[in-house]
Amino acid sequence: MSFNTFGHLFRVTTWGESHGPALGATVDGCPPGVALDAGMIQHWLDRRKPGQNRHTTQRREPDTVEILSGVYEGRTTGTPIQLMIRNVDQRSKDYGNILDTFRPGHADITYFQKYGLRDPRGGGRSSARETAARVAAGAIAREVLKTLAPNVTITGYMVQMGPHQIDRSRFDLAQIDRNPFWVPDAQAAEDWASALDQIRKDGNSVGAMIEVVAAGVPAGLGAPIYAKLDTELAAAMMSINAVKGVEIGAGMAAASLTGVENADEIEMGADGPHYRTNKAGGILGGISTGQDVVVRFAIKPTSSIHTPRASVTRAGEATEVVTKGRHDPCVGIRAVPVGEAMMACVLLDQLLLHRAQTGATGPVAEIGKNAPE
Ligand SMILES: C=C(O[C@@H]1CC(C(=O)O)=C[C@@H](OP(=O)(O)O)[C@H]1O)C(=O)O
Repeated sequence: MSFNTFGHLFRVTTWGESHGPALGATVDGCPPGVALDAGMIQHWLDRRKPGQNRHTTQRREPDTVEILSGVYEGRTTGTPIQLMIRNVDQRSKDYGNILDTFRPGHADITYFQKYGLRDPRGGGRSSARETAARVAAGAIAREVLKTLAPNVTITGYMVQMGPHQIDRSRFDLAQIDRNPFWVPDAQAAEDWASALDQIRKDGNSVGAMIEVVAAGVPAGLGAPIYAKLDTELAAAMMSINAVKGVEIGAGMAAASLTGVENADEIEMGADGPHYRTNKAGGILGGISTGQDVVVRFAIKPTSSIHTPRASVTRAGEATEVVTKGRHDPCVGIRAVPVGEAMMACVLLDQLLLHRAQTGATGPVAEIGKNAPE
């Protein structure tokens, strides 16, 4: 059990608090010889960083990453890679009024119950700011994946903000980089902008659903029963602060399908088996099928809101909490690059495990080619 570490062979430890001097990730087990520089990591951090438009927190953090170890002359050396991001725009006085009380819906109360003390500034370790470290680690995973599984592409987007869902008949991936919501539906982007403006003006917040799709994943990643690829992905996504639900493929909706509807029929294509549908989300028996791996996760509404909520003090007296400061009216928006990063870390870790166990980086038995009798 490691409290701040995830992964088996590609192991990521994140550290740091929202208002401390810095935060970062220690990446251990990264294969040697992979081209890496700070710019490659910065590219992904720039997609997550706060303050980029009116729909996110106005805290201004450049999220500039420094590589302190594990890279020599532009290549990974196989030793731990230490990544550091300095915090530069902390405003800890905003948190003066929650020193002695707890925001409803927030980790404030459980951190205090468990440890007897907490760093309340910016939520400390429970802050969404911790996700910067994950994105930095995910950027390294992506560079390694380019060398070991070059066909893998990972794409995340929002499919729901509060009650507003995208219209899949308008689904257009080209829209993702054209709106602040990473939403593949131009009409939804417009509608959501005004809805979120109203939520913010009301001193309120909303939740979100993010979908992350990994294409080009070879068949064979993952393992049965206790080491299912589904389990690993669910744990990775659930570990993101504010995530309250994860599903793979048809997910919760599978409960209402019949066996006929759920069976992803198989036919032979020129390059191997093709599936007519993807209810399985690219995973059967805990092992990737070669189809798109599809994960969705639900992010709760930001608990730091400007509307008074009933709470208690440490002494147990009734009080009311109004959160001050700069907050995301929908923290789910910035979770899109985070979900992508977690997908990259899990897929690389699973690829390394598959290689360690079987010696292969792809399927051992190829249907229609070398499948053993
Ligand atoms: C800074 C980031 O997000 C922060 C996440 C956060 C929270 O409570 O989760 C609260 C806010 O921090 P602060 O109160 O210090 O302004 C956000 O700005 C970030 O993600 O980089």
